[in-house]
Amino acid sequence: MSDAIAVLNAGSSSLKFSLFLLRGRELELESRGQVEGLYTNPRFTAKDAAGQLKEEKSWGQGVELGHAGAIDHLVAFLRTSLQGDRLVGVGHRVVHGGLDFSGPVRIDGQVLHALEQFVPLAPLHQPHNLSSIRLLLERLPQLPQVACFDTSFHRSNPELAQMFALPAKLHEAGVRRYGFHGLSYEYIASVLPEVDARAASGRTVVLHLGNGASMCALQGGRSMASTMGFTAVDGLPMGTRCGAIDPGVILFLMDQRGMNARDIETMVYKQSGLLGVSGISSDMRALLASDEPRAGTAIDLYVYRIGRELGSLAAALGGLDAIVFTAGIGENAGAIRERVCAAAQWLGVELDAAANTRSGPRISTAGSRVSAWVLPTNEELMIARHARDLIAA
Ligand SMILES: Nc1ncnc2c1ncn2[C@@H]1O[C@H](COP(=O)(O)OP(=O)(O)O)[C@@H](O)[C@H]1O
Ligand SMILES: CC(=O)OP(=O)(O)O
Ligand SMILES: [Mg+2]
Repeated sequence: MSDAIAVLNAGSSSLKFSLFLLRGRELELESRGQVEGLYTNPRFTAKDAAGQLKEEKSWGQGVELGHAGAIDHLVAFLRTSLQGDRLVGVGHRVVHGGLDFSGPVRIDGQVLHALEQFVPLAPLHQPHNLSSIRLLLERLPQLPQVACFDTSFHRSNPELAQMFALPAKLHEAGVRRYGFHGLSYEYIASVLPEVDARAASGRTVVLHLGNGASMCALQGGRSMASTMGFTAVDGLPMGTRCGAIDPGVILFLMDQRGMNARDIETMVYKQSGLLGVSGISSDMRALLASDEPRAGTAIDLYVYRIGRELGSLAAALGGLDAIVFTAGIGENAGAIRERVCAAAQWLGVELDAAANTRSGPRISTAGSRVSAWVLPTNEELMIARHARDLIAA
């Protein structure tokens, strides 16, 4: 019988999990997996530490299983997986931690209440992050739970990188650029020293391209700037989110189209991005497989905007030593990486096409001034490390 830590990571299109056994301070992976395509084509897969498939299930194209259906399935799976092991804690990804949560915390009723105020700032994530916490608090009140935030890693951003040019009082009130995907960037920063010492100590832009997508400028492994802002709708176009738009568009929609805040929220979070532009799908796999011109336009815009943001983040760093691709699209879509690297040639990125086809890890040529990498992210391991440390304390 071993002590175990479970990790839940609710993304916008997926619910990921990992189960670790504690061997002293070491975290030994027992199983990991996800229910992906929650609102498009739900599919559950669980693998053991060696990557062997343990269990899978598909619900079918067009089925909306949603986060609630996924959590029920996962709780049942974890219960059988645990068998004789003792669950000593659960770590959760919580997308928004606002100004106050600059690091992981043990969750109690008060913390949960404080985190509820951020639900309107992360409507695709925060409600789902908190509902699994609430469920466990009700069913297993003695079980330690730890919240780890997407925003915390970016609290190191210089003041200017956090500011909007709005009246100063709003900044003091917390209306500022927070940035997200911080657990993913923190994980990548933690492995960079073993992969590329120059990238680890120098200027690296990490491209987290999943259903949600953002980019982060790292200087010596610390976050200096990112593309997301006050909310996770800012920055790059994503599966269903529009990314950065002129705030004048919002005023136009309210004044001239009679839309209210909820209508606009639905539009910018759920009907835009790859889905909105293509009219076909939010899933990059479907767009890459399609020969519809609108699928091509959505991909063109996606790549164009990544290229522009890369220039912007390189400017924030005063130069560029490395780029790293990660998350669902970044790890799996070689065609997108190829196009992004072509757009980044002027910055000194020279792609090794064969290495890119093999998914790296290094995908730049030996002579490339800027190195390019594909590194699988592991938000769950990052969360497990934080949860272990807080539970031990
Ligand atoms: N083989 C692949 N080729 C292209 N895109 C892929 C592939 N596998 C996954 N993806 C993309 O990755 C996205 C999911 O990324 P992920 O990081 O798991 O999302 P999230 O955590 O935001 O829910 C999917 O929407 C899909 O478009
Ligand atoms: C913050 C965010 O967009 O997360 P995800 O990519 O997991 O949806
Ligand atoms: Mg994600």
